[in-house]
Formats: sequence, structure tokens, C-alpha cells
Amino acid sequence: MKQVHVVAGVIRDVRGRILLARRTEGRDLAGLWEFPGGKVEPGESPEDALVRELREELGIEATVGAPVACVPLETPGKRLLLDVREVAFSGHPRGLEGQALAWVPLRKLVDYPMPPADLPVVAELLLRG
Ligand SMILES: Nc1nc2c([nH]c(=O)n2[C@H]2C[C@H](O)[C@@H](COP(=O)(O)OP(=O)(O)OP(=O)(O)O)O2)c(=O)[nH]1
Ligand SMILES: [Mg+2]
Repeated sequence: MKQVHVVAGVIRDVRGRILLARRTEGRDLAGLWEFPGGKVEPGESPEDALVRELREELGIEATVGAPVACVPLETPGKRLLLDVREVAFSGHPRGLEGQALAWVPLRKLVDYPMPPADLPVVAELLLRG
């Protein structure tokens, strides 16, 4: 079965809020909130993929930091590996692909519906405080 490696970033502002993006209509998991990122392309490192995705989706220059969580998930069609990293950045994030953005305080993350693979990631963030 196809294995999809997805890398996503925990992007924090000076107040410690975390940036979520809402998946647009017409794709899988539309309407759910996610950590910005995307698929690692063949021959690409996860770090390079995350820098590229955050440039494309948000227009920021990212520096990839420590791992937060790595979640394997089997769905009927595919095997997903969601690899989430802390990210430092320069620039001002904008939804360059028409996606809504929200800066969310840690305690409010649970109010935003997210894909199943994100639940352990949110749990880990809450645990770390
Ligand atoms: N970016 C991101 N994707 C997630 C998260 N949780 C989760 O299940 N996913 C899934 C949704 C998608 O099936 C997959 C990411 O693929 P995507 O379609 O957004 O990939 P991409 O940004 O490279 O975009 P595309 O060019 O393939 O359309 O991972 C998350 O927190 N962030
Ligand atoms: Mg994406």
C-alpha cells in the first residue's frame, strides 16, 4: 500500500499561540484544521520538504527544529506518517493557497476539529505545556 510521509510544523507566535490552517474544499479532510505542511517528495529530506511547504503555503522562511511527534496511521486507502516538528520562522504567515489561518492558544487547540492523526500531536503539545 502507498506510504505517504507528511511533515508539518508547530509555528508559534510571541504569545505562544500556535498557527493552524484550514484545509480547503475539494481535497481530503476538507474543512478540518491542520498544522501547515505537506507531503515529502521523492529524494527530498523531511526538513527540506517542510521549508518548501511553508514557503508555498504561508510565504515564510522556516528553520526546522525539534521533533514533536511522529504518528503512523493506517486508513483504508493508504498508510500515513505524520511527522510534526517545531519551527522557527521569519516573515508574516499568509494563507497563500486560499486557506484560512488561526493563531490558537494551546488550551484552545481542542476546539478546532483536526484529522485523526493530529490527536496524538495535540495531546503531546498539551502534555509539554
Ligand atoms: N499538512 C498537514 N497534513 C495533515 C495533517 N494531518 C493529517 O492527517 N494530514 C494529512 C492530510 C493529507 O492527507 C496529507 C497532507 O497532504 P496535502 O494534500 O496537504 O499535501 P500537500 O500540502 O503536499 O499538497 P498537495 O500538493 O499534495 O495537494 O496529510 C496536518 O496536521 N498537517
Ligand atoms: Mg499541505
